[in-house]
Amino acid sequence: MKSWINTARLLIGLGWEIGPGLFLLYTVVTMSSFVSPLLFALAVRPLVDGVVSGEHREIVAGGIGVAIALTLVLVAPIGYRWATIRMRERAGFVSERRVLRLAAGAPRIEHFERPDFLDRLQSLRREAPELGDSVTLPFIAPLVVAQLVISTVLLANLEPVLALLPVVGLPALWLSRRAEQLRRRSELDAAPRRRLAQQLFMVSVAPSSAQEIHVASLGDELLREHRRATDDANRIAHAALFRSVLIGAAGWALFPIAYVGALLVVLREAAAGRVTAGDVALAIALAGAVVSAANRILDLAGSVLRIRTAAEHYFWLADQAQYRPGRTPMPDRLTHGIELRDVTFGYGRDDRLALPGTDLFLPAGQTIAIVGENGAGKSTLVKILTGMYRPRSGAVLVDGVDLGALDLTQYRQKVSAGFQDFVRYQLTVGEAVGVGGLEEPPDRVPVALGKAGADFVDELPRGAGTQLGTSWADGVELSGGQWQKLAIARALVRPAPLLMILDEPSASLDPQTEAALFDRLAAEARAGRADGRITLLISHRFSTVRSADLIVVLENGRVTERGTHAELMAAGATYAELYSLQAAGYR
Ligand SMILES: Nc1ncnc2c1ncn2[C@@H]1O[C@H](COP(=O)(O)OP(=O)(O)OP(=O)(O)O)[C@@H](O)[C@H]1O
Repeated sequence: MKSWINTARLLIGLGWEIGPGLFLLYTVVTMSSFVSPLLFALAVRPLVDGVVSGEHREIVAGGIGVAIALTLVLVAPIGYRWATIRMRERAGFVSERRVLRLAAGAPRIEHFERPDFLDRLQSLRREAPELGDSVTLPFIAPLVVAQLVISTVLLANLEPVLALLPVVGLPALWLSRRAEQLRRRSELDAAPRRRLAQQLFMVSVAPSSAQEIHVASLGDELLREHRRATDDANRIAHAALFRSVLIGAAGWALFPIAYVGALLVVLREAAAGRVTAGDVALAIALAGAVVSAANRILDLAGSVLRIRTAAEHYFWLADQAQYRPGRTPMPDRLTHGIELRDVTFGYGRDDRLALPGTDLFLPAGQTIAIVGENGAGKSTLVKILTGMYRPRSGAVLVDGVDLGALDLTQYRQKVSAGFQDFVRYQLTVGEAVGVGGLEEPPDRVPVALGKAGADFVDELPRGAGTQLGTSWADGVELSGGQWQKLAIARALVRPAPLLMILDEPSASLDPQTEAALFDRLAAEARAGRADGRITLLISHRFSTVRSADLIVVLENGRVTERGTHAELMAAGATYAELYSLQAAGYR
């Protein structure tokens, strides 16, 4: 029962978000189209009896009722069509926004690693428009049931056996439920193939992959894979659809038989003189109303089951993405530092551990560099430090407080990060830099651009107001290094972060540009030292990391060396070996 109430609340909430006025209008026109058959049936009896007996008052009352019912029958569909079109337009956006909130609004991202989450997300994206279409369901469903009950009671009044008429709906209802279960199972079965097709599509149309695809002539192969995936998905869906239509149709076949039977019963009564002509008209109209209400209930039952499926996906996703925020406020400054204590972590249900019990202390006020081979666990460490993932065991302590107990939103506002896999926001330059600035003062964008060494912005047609991205008519495309400088500026725009993370942010920059950038970042780190700001740098370039206060070497997720450049060189272990190798490469 609770889940039905939650589903009704979800639908009404969606309707309200679409727009209260439109929602109310849509509800009224939909309801009026549903009540008109009953109204017609009730008005037709006095009209017919009045005509037979020549009673004017009955003719007028019945005539007015029939006129209203017919007006509703004629006018309601016009309003219904108009309101439906407007609703669909807006409902699409609103449902999409809800899905987006689930996908992007969650404070952690660990659920994105799980195929079951992605499959449900995909299914919900497909079902979301239907959610929007069904916002009136919580009002319509009880109305139709009431119509069925009233019509049945009136029919039973005329002839008790007619009360059995709605019973034909029961097997049909059961069959339609079976049909929906089939459809729903096929949705989830087809979801992985659909997901593959979508990924192939996204890769094929992304400008960033165009070069690789064309040079290697991968287009045909991708197309073939796409076709295979969509064919598979269609095969699964169509087989289920065919069976579910057959099952549904078997239920529908019962209705005409029942209707004809009801008419015969009434006509027999009329022939025996036990009912009036008005009663016959009423019975014919009521039987029509009962059959139409039962049909509609079947239809609605299908919709209700589909909506329940969509709502179930929605609530499941919301549950997965949910987290209980810690209550401890984030301190304004760090005095001790951030510590990873025996942290273990692996992705998804993977048994391999990217962090197999890692201990690491990042002292407050220092610049720390992490080096290590590909796959050593550096980026994973960053994801744990930013609270994107929870450790399987162990703890992250921020000035001694477990990160899980801290208010994660406040914590994130004190974290600033630049990544190797940065986002290329197709906004104006100023917007693309200011997007993470927490309503930064306007002068922070040019200052951040300056610190990131993004001098090229002055040369752009409209400076910081230039639109980025080739999908816009006046959009400008940047080089990989230029995009990266904007991403670095974005990391620098946030005022006074306590943890500044730079995860290979300069991979697309040449060594000189990178060295100049790190001189500026070091100055920035010194400026934040009084607040205990930690600057964490991940880089494969040893020339860059050597000036850090502390260098940490990570191997297979474990810290194997730590110290200053001089200390690690003197130790003559992995760091010294790799540094010497790289230095020799530059000579
Ligand atoms: N999203 C993911 N899903 C599953 N496994 C992952 C994921 N990301 C990383 N891994 C695995 O975790 C391990 C550590 O990867 P991580 O990206 O942290 O290494 P890294 O040191 O940052 O490497 P690189 O220098 O190449 O960026 C690797 O074995 C990798 O295969």
